[in-house]
Amino acid sequence: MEQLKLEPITQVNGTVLLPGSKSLSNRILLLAALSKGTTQVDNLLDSDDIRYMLGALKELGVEVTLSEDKTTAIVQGVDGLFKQPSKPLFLGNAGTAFRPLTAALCAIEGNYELTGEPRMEERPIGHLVDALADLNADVKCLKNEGYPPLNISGKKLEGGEVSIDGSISSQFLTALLMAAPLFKRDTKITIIGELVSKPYIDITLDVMSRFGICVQNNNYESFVVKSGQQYSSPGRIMVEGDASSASYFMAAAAINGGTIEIKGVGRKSVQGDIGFANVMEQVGAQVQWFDEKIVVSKGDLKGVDIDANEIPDAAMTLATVALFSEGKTAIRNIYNWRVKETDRLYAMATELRKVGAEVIEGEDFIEITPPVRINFTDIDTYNDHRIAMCFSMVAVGGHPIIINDPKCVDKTFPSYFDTLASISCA
Ligand SMILES: O=C(O)C1=C[C@@H](OP(=O)(O)O)[C@@H](O)[C@H](O)C1
Ligand SMILES: C=C(OP(=O)(O)O)C(=O)O
Repeated sequence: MEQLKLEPITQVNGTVLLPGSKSLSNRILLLAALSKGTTQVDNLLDSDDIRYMLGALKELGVEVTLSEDKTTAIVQGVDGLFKQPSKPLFLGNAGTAFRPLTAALCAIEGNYELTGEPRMEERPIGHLVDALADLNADVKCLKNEGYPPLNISGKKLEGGEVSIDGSISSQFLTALLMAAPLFKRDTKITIIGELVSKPYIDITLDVMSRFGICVQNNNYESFVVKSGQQYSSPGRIMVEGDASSASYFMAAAAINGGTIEIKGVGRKSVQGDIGFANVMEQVGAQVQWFDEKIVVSKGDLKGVDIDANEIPDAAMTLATVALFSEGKTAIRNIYNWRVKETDRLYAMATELRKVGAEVIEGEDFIEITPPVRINFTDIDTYNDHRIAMCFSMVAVGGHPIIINDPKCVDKTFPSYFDTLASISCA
């Protein structure tokens, strides 16, 4: 197994240009493909999750031309008509590819098989499959009920009234919303249970509106998509920087700046994870907000107690900021950490204990008390990019650490360790 030893970092300083957002990149690629017309996508993320979406679209007959550095894409929209693929669509462990494609393909003539990595087969999709079945879609779980892989016989769907459980993943609602303009009639989607990860729905609605679709949002309790609307290309669209990726640099600056200027997201961002900057302020960092950048400097850090339901990805970064904060840090209302790239509550608790922290792992929360002395150890990353990036904070805090399987960062941020090195003083 490959390992990366990170040496203690004395201080972080400088400027980071963020790669494009994963959530925006995959939504935009799918909607550009479904649209009438050609779309130029700028600042596309080049990472595993996006490659899986691009690979699937290619197999579905969508022509996409990428620039040499793969950050500009020209997508020829097929106006809702895909080609019959010759093989299963392999979508890795990319939730933002798997869930939206599932719903869209149910509504487009053809026979499709959607597969993924072993972990994808453990990540639930039953709430989405149930809602699609209620809409009369023909979708079957091929191994275990409620889990990928799936077989779909796509056909024109009527639409109408449907309910969906929103308590495990917002990606199911995102998938239904993005498919709804393909249905024949008006569609009303009612949410059952507490909707998690709400700000991701704002991203979905924002991107849909850029592609000409208006959705009525009734206080996140129900959504109406009127028929007669068609996806149409905005011509050119820019992917803003990834706010979840920004969290590592905000945290690094908070722990051991200097000052870091993070370019690509700011107060105008559509991504909820930008809220991590508020959390860093609460922890004690100094934060300056601009429209399209954030500047963060070191402060005296103290533990906080937060409800992180709206920022599940960025909140992981707080778990390692906790190592350098005075007192206890509590991160609550994060049950769905358990169904992501790995069981993140278990993984975080286990690895934080290895560096010496005292940890309470609850069903849907984690409490972290920092150690007096940080242990030198290796960190297992569970094929989870965010565990690898989060634990680089140990080096930022001035302690050596070994990251096992560092290439797992390729899921969303292949150049992460180089970018960190570029702002680090040894
Ligand atoms: O819609 C999206 O782009 C995402 C939604 C979130 O998932 P859940 O809604 O499953 O929490 C987030 O964790 C994931 O990384 C991206
Ligand atoms: C949960 C994540 O990914 P996915 O889009 O596969 O759900 C993530 O990137 O943290």
